[in-house]
Amino acid sequence: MSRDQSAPDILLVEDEPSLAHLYARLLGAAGWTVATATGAAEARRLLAGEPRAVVLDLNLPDADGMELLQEITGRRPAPTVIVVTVRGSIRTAVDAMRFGAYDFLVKPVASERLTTTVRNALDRSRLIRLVDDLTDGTRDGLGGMIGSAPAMQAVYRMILMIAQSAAPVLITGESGTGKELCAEAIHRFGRRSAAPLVAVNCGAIPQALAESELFGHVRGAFTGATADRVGAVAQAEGGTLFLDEIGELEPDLQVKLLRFTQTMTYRRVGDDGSTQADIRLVCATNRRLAGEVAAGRFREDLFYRVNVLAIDMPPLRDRDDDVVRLARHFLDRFAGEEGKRFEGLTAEAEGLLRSYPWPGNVRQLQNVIRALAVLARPGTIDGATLATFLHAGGADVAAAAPTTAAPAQPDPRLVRPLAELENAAIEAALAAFGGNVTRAARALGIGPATIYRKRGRPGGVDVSE
Ligand SMILES: Nc1ncnc2c1ncn2[C@@H]1O[C@H](COP(=O)(O)OP(=O)(O)OP(=O)(O)O)[C@@H](O)[C@H]1O
Repeated sequence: MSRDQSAPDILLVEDEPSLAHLYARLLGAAGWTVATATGAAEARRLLAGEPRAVVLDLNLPDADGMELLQEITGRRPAPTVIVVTVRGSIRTAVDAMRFGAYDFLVKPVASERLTTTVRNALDRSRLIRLVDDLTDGTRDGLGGMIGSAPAMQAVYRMILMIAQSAAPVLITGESGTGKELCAEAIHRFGRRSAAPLVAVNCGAIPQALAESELFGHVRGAFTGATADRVGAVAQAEGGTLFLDEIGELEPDLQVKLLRFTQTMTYRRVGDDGSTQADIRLVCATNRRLAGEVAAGRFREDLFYRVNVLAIDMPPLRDRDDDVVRLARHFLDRFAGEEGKRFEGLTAEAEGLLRSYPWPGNVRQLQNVIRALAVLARPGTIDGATLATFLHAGGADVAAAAPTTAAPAQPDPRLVRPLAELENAAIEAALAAFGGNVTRAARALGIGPATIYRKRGRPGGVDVSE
């Protein structure tokens, strides 16, 4: 779509004439053309000129700023909107982001912050046009992600749209849906891709060490701190900090993270001074974080801080034929690693892949195909063979298995001790449910206590995390 060459780059909507004049002068000095409106009526008229970005003060004399925002973000093509709010109205800013605003500025606006934010917004509007041209709904992957289902096209579009923004992202989705891959793609397609992406699994670090893991410590800060330690925030400087399983953070660390997101400064453990950080925050959770807030386990203010831009990874069972595409991909890869050759999957096996609910999503599929590549006889994978491996992975496939499947040919070389199969089943179930013993036990049809008991057995599964 060609834009009118005389169209302004930026529409500035600001009811205070002196401020409007000041902002317009700053933006003009940075090389952009600016149209100025002091109210909603004038803004609506000037929008016809198709500006690429709008700087919108939400406090307008003649209209509700939030309504005008929705009108603007509903336009096609939609300009990128930056809202201006007053200090202390962070909630309004968050609402504005939900209605499609790209970023927000808090009054009084520093000149450098204004020009940087507008530059980012214009970059984004250029990118959106590029993405609209590129994503015609037929991408078969993005970054490390494979899949072309409509649910994944929406994910790819979202990643490309938000990659250029500086705002925090919350990636939600069941365990194994690819949240970490999504974070990698956001980093890779963003402006920080030359700097590091540092991932921290908040559920896996012992709480006593969590603060030091994130923010670092100075020598002598606590017993055992024999040297300075660089934390994840410092390692990610200029790049992206990915906090996985953010819902697992203990309350006192939630407070520290909140402070960090508010000021972008942090204090190393044992250090008196604070350090300024320049990172983009991307968080992920497989819990319903809003539910955790309601239950009082996750701070509401932190929730709003991290949940500015949101991407929901669809479960594998909602991705149409991607399950077959992914299975073929994993089979090629793991067969190659094993030096084996498989002819592919029968129609029956593909049918089973489609009908199985995949509670552990792509990770579970990957584990099943890896086991299959290691243990199954080379040739074509039929439904019965696949069903055997789904079963060994701790899943009940009785309901999903095609009734026409022929019984598997028993192969003496594949017979393994029962205890070993049991361990493998428990391990696979724990992996599929992100270490959640209760859910793993339910899927296995046993009580959680049984999983804990097996732990004591020599060679048993370790569920001590
Ligand atoms: N679309 C995909 N294409 C290829 N591989 C994928 C895809 N999605 C996930 N995977 C693979 O599946 C595994 C699990 O993905 P990932 O760790 O990103 O999931 P997750 O949602 O972060 O899981 P958890 O919630 O348990 O942390 C990884 O090995 C990843 O490479």
